[in-house]
Amino acid sequence: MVTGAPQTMRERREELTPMLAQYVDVAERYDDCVVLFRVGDFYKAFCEAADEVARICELTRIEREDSTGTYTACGVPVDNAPKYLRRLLDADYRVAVADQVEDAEQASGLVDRAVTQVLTPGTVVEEELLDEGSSTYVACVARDPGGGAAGDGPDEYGVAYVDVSTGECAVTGGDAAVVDEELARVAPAELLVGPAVPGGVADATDCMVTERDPEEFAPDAARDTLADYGGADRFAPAERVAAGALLRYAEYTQGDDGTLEYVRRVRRYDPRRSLRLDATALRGLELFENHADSGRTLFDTLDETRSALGRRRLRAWLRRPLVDRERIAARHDAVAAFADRTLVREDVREALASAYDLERLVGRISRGRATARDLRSLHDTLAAVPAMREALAGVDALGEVRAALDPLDDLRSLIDEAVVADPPQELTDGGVIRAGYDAELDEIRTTAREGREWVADLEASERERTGIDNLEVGYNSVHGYYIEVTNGQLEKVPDDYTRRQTLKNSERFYTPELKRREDEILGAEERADALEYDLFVDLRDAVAAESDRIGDLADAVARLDALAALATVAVERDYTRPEMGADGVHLDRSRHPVVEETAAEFVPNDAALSRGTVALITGPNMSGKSTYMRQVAIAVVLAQAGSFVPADAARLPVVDRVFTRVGASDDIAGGESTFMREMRELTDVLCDATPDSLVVLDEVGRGTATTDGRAIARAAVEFLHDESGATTLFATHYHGLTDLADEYDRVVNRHFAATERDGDVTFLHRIREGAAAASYGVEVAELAGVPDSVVTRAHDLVAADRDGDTAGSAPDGAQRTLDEVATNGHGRAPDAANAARSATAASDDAVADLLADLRGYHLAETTPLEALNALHDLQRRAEDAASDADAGGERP
Ligand SMILES: Nc1ncnc2c1ncn2[C@@H]1O[C@H](COP(=O)(O)OP(=O)(O)OP(=O)(O)O)[C@@H](O)[C@H]1O
Repeated sequence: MVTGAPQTMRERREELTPMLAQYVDVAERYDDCVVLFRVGDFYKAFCEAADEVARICELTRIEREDSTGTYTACGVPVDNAPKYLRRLLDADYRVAVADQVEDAEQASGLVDRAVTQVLTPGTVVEEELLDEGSSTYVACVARDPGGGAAGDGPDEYGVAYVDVSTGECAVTGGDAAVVDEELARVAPAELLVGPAVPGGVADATDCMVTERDPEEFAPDAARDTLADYGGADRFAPAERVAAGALLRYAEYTQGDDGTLEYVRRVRRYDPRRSLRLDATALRGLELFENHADSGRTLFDTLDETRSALGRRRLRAWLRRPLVDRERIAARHDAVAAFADRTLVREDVREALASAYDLERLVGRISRGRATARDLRSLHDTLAAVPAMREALAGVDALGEVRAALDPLDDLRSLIDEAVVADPPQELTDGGVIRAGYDAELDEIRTTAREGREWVADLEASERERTGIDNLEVGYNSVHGYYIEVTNGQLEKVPDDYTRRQTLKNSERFYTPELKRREDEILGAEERADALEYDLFVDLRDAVAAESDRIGDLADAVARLDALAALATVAVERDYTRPEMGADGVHLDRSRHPVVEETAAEFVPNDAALSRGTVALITGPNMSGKSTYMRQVAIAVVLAQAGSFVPADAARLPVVDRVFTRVGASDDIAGGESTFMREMRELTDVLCDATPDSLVVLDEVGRGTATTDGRAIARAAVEFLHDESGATTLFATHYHGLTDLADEYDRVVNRHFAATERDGDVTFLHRIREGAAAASYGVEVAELAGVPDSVVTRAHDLVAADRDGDTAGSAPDGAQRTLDEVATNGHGRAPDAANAARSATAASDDAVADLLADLRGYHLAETTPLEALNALHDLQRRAEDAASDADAGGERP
């Protein structure tokens, strides 16, 4: 077994050396972990675990032999541990780190060891293992313990998540769709799934799933756990179980005496109080991930923050845009205030650049892991706060955040008085606490200093007393202080000298007084180090007691940074403040914020969609349909997140949800066919969109046969118009759909045009009224380098297929225009080409008729004679069709 205690050792338990027995003890208690056991400068793994650690970390194994047998061992160097821990976590292992918890030199016999932390992908707290600009969450999904097995009620599930490094913890409840959405938004690194949660409910995430004992999901156990975190009464049953089991697990990852005191409270939230974005929307709009290899995301484009706090906050704002108009307006006011004041913005951003990650500092301080350097970082951050406040003075719209920027002067001066400006990394070697902070420490230090001064003077006084003019006083860590006399001078050595060490050319001595002074100095230094450590721990506890106030300050700094970043983007990239609460989406010269960064020349486009409009967007491949639809949806998301939008003017609604089915989600089909996936996403849209929603659909139905796809697309448009009432952008290559605009008053046609000359297509990327004339799919294939013969054949087939695609649906002439482009544009003789195409079309139709009739025969009810007649008839029609095609003739 790679995790837990090795079988061979368990079998020989009684015979093992005390140290290995201790290892087996630990490994049995943490049996779902790879145990790394501190021995000297290494964290060791043994037996099968050693093989695995060696493989993953690319370390060598050794055979370790003792009286009980030979065991494989592998050591992870303590100094470099984070690098190797990362590899183990990436391989989806949990790692229990058993450290020496007493000084090896002081230990009588076996050194005491305890698990000081359990590292898992979702609960790591080591700075080196965390991404500073994003949160690392472990989440938990649990089911209402009292709920029926079949139910999927509104409060059926609870979803909780915690960031163990900062103590941020929240819980919500809802149906399976809420679970999906929340998991997509939270994007946990690890997930606990409670009993009776059906497979598939937690599909929105592909993170590591951790099994826990079902008893930890029992209502009573959850209630007990939550008693330490502000109680359980506020929560629905499923929420309680999710939060309780989650915190229990988080406690477990803190090791043998782990606490999570700094999880100040479990926040309960309502997902409906933010703009709902499901996994498909987050992906489709490329908010945080981009499917192109080197692609930038929307978040990358907006991220002008200066601190890790601000970066995480901006991410959170984008993940959960607002729906409350007042709060949206307050953010816009604040962004506007910053945007209008260049100097204020620059001063604030400069001060923010020296802000350390307060949230994670508080976490470390509260967990008792903070070093003296951490406290100095806290001090330096607090010292930057007055500059932020000063810069914001008099700016009304930023008054609220300014008021929350409490510089915590008491804490800052406490730290400053206690800790030296540039403390060492280690806490146990002294040099941390400032002179003047503690009288006892000062006294001990004085004793040590006086002793050292006495020793420093000794050389001169002893030379004088003994007449040995090359006598030297020195110190080494093994023998302590000594007086060194060269061999030639030994006869002058006085009686009170005792020999300490003999060297080649000299002897070393000490005197009773030197020995006394040495004991005094060393004793004082040791006591000073111990006292410094105690003083530091007291100081750290005192700071930890203020973690609420530091947390509030962290919140204010995070907001400030996110607002300043949005303002910076707005100014530098010419975004405009949206007017909110409009009846529909109205954008003048809007741009796609990410594409405009990379496109050589981005063509801005307008959008004018009154509430409930379904805009059918047609146009050639590559003409900019997806980009346009995304940019409209992104403008809505940005505005509700509090940002300005990339447009010359914007009047936008406050929407409840943004639904997308755009482009690149096919590759994430995970076990389902692309078409099945597409239909599931369409189902979500059709079932859940409301008149307050914005829907963006790209080529619905393309994943199946044309006839079915076209029918599904048409039915979906009709449903969105009649039933959902959502404002919709619907891109399609089924030109026949565009006649819907004649039938339905809120369906409008828009198209992207292209110009075509001598076979070269130029995309204008400009949206226009009305429906498109052509798809230019074959021309795009040609541009992409598809071989000439295939392109020519494709042109022929397009033409042949014309009637099939448009029959009964498109009196719009779209395909006729395409025919013209296909033939005239390529300079072929129109008559011959048309004849060839219609011949193929004719024979195809005849064959289709033949097949239809063939399928229609009921053989069980047919006599042999009837069958023979039918066969004769079919054969005759087949011959007719063949001769028509050969002659390039007319359809019969
Ligand atoms: N307004 C614009 N200005 C400049 N370039 C643009 C604009 N819109 C799109 N583009 C560029 O054109 C390319 C094609 O855009 P997009 O994917 O939106 O086309 P599409 O019509 O959806 O194509 P398809 O129908 O093949 O999916 C993109 O790579 C993009 O960079």
